[in-house]
Amino acid sequence: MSSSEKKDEKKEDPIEAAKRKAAFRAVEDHFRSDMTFVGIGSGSTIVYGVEAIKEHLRKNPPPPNHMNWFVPTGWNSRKVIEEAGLLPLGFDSIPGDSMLEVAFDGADEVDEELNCIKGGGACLFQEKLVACRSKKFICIADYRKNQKRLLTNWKSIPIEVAPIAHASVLRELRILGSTDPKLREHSLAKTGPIQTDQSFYIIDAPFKQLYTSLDVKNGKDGSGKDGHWSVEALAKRIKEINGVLEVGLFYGLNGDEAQATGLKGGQKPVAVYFGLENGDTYVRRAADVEQ
Ligand SMILES: O=C[C@H](O)[C@H](O)[C@H](O)COP(=O)(O)O
Repeated sequence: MSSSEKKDEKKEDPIEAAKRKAAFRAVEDHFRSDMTFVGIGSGSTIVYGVEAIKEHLRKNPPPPNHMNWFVPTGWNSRKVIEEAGLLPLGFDSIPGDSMLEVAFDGADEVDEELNCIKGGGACLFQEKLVACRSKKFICIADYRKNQKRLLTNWKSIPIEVAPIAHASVLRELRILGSTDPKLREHSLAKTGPIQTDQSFYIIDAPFKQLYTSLDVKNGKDGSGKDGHWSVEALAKRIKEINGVLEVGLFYGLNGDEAQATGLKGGQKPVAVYFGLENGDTYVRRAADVEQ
């Protein structure tokens, strides 16, 4: 089979087609050629986001002497930026108080309040840095990721931990009610724990389905008693464990809400673009979420 046939076969895959459709619509709605700093997430979906940005810049070149800088969320995302011929800028090189105008990224699962699980590809720490440094964080996903509550289809929370602390973090997670948390290991060629871009480890911690803040408002407990947690309560509790660098739950304020309260960025997306099985796109915006 020739490489172009292989490409065509990939295009026909409904999941890949859904990711691509969502990515192109998200970029059309939120990217402009005159933006200076743009965040680029990690994973298989964001590759289509970068393709869409490249296409947009081809059709709408930036103003004369204007540079578009793309801030990666790890090694892999930097490679995707470079391979597209775009200019990467390390997170620690963003000047002064400058904010990114927008950041695009994928997600492993999204609930009805736009809380997300991220880190399936081990990149959650830098992804959260970039999301919180962005005026708008936009998520792109396919229909499998769209769920009422987190931990429905995606079964565990990725947590980045210091290698020396991994055993004690595993113990604490069991105390919090995680059923069989595991250190993520290489699957085939190499044995041992995988290492993140920070040379840390990833623990995948399964919990019962997580309540949203609306569930809590409607009387669900969510404090972890009897093992039922809300997204916010569990994220905060895990972050308190010694040795945890970051937890792959993106929750709380989004960029618009954060700026309205005088803060700069938030970790929750302002909109999530889901590519659907029928070729359409469904957009869930923060403004549509029931309070
Ligand atoms: O660590 C990886 C990131 O959080 C990804 O954005 C997430 O896992 C979604 O990846 P994909 O687009 O491959 O489903």
